[in-house]
Formats: sequence, C-alpha cells, structure tokens
Amino acid sequence: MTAALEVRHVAKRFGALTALRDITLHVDPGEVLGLIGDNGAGKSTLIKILCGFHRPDEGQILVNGDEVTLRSVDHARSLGIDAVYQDLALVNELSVYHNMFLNRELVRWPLLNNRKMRRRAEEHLRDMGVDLPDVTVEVAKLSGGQRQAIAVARSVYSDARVLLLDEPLAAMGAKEGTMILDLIRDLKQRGEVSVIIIAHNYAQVLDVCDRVNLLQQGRITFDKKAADTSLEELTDLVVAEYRRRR
Ligand SMILES: Nc1ncnc2c1ncn2[C@@H]1O[C@H](COP(=O)(O)OP(=O)(O)OP(=O)(O)O)[C@@H](O)[C@H]1O
Repeated sequence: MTAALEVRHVAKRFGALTALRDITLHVDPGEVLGLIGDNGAGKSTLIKILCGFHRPDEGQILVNGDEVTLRSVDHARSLGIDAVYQDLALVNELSVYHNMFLNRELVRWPLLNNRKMRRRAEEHLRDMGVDLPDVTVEVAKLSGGQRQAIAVARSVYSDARVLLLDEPLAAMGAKEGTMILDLIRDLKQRGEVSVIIIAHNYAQVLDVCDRVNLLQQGRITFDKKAADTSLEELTDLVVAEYRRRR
C-alpha cells in the first residue's frame, strides 16, 4: 500500500540543537498513527515539518508516494495535509459557521450567503457527530473541546487527506475529550482521512490509534500496532527513558 504520508531520514536542527535526527515514519490511507514521547522529544517539530511550517535540514517527505518540498503551510494544505494546533486558529469573535467557512466563504453577490453557510455547517457538524446546539454562537463562548471539534471538523470539511493533531486532548475535561476521540473514531470508520495524533494519555492513544510510534531524543525508537502493544509496555518504555536521562 502506498502511504498517504511518508517521512524518510528527516533531520532538523535549531542552531546547535538537533531536534530530529533520522526520522522515518509513515501513515497509511485511513490509518490513525499515535505519536508519543517525552517532553522535548521532537514531536511538535515533526508535526510542524509535516504541515509546511518548518523546513527539514535533511530527508524526504512523500505524499501518496510522490516526493514533495513543503514550501509553506498553505502549500501543505493544498496537498491535503492540514494541522490542528493547540491554539487552533479559530477567530473567537466570529460564529461557529463563519469559522467553518473562514477564507472560503459562500457568497451571493454582493453579500455573504449566510443562510447557506449556516445550513451547510449544521449539516456537516451533525454528520460528523459534533454535538452543538447552535452554530450562530460566537466561538469565544464555547468550551476548549467544542473549539477543538470545530477545528477538526473544519479541516475535514476542507478535503484534508492527512490530519495532524498536536495534543488535541491536552487540558480537556473527560466529556470534551470523549467528543474528540469519538470524532477521530468516526473518521477512522469512514477511512477517508489519515491521522497523526500526538498525545500523552497512552490509554487514549491505544483506544483510538491503529499504530503507535515512540519518539525519543529525535529518533523513532518504537513502531507497533496498537493491538500488539499495551499500556504497560508503553509506560515502561517511557519510564526507562526517563530513568536513563536522570
Ligand atoms: N523554534 C525553535 N527554536 C529552537 N529550538 C526549538 C524550536 N522548536 C523546538 N525546539 C527545541 O527542539 C526540541 C524538540 O522540541 P519539540 O517541541 O518538538 O518537542 P515535543 O516532543 O513536542 O515536546 P512537548 O511534548 O514538550 O511539546 C526541544 O529541545 C525544543 O526546545
């Protein structure tokens, strides 16, 4: 199977600091890959390379088997790679549905076609199982989990083929976390989108991911199917690493 996104021997340095050394990984079409690792292991740097924000110093990136140079976040997006960061890039003062259509508003000349955008946003969010009573409400009034869900839904709506989620469950309550996990499960069931997800809660990672990669000091040191590993194994690996570094 040709990977939806593949990384070969990628290295990234920030001055004297080597953040990524020799990263090789892939995510298959429709697969959910969990990326775990200690603080400072390089997870966010890798995601930022994959979404076109940072340029790697070495190595190749392949999208559907074709080597690409990701020139910018917009360029990566045009190739179907979209990242949802912790700060989300939603506009707090705008409504849910305006955020869903940010930069690609539906227009009925000379005005925005608000009715149509509202209806489409409602349909899409309902279709994705995102539970929101009112899409006209300002994003600022929503919870972190609801905002995260909207950001993910917006990326999927924009035809993303590979979704990069940097700690989507961080600082979230149980109910909100469940909504995001359900959303990811739903995406997985449809098999339309590949997901790379950074998370610190290994139980959730095992619950929602097909495969897990561990990043340690800028290297991938572990690659197993979720079904072939366990919470104990993942915890032991990270604890061993922590002990080694102390
Ligand atoms: N823009 C930057 N300039 C300089 N150093 C950076 C930059 N971004 C990241 N680093 C360094 O690169 C290393 C990897 O950082 P990164 O944020 O990728 O780790 P991480 O695994 O995502 O950690 P965390 O789980 O704490 O978010 C760290 O030592 C960090 O200080």
